[in-house]
Amino acid sequence: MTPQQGAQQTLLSASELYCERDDRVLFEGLSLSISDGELIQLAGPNGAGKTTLLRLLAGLNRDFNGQLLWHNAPMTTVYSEYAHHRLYMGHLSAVKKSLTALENLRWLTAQDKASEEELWDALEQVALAGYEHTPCLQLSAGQQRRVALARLKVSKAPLWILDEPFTALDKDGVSWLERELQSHVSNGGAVIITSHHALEGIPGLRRIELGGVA
Ligand SMILES: Nc1ncnc2c1ncn2[C@@H]1O[C@H](COP(=O)(O)OP(=O)(O)OP(=O)(O)O)[C@@H](O)[C@H]1O
Repeated sequence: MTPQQGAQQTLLSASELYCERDDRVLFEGLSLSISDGELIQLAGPNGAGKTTLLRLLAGLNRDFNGQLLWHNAPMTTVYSEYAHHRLYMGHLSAVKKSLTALENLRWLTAQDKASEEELWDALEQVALAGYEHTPCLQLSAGQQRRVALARLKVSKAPLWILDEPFTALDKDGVSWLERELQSHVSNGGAVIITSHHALEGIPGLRRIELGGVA
């Protein structure tokens, strides 16, 4: 994954999205596109529809109207390819508490076919060296978040779709994740993120505000 010299390439585009839940319109006429080297931050109050939109963009929820294209092809026709090229992390850490940190990371990155060395290295980079064989139920909330975030060091997906990834992280964890986001877009990746955290200073950052209660 190297940045294109000159022209950017549109990875994902959405046009005229309409979505309602419980008879309430969350968004309508919503269009956006993201290219390599860009980071989109979805903002808005609680209940505005940020998680809902992320799940639509990740192809995990088809209960909407509008069009999603991955590399200019309808997402439904290229979904299996898309699923290998986007990394989705929900707002819960999604680690299995009975499994160790290493087992969780192995499971979360199964499609990346990472070596054991890469997995150990990723855990070290999120400051979990020495916790590889610790069951996640014995880790703090922030450490469990770090296990989930270690995926970012292993994945080769160009598009990251991240729902509140800063949750439970301490100051060092926040700085680490900011650097990872910056590094990913600088290396030609793209990120769509929901976060109440300020993300100033990342090149290619755009903010999209969702409306809130109608
Ligand atoms: N599965 C569902 N069934 C019915 N309504 C839902 C469902 N999921 C979400 N909603 C409704 O959709 C609205 C948007 O929820 P969503 O989680 O997308 O908001 P959000 O902007 O991510 O909020 P927050 O900042 O609190 O995480 C909420 O009002 C919620 O009640």
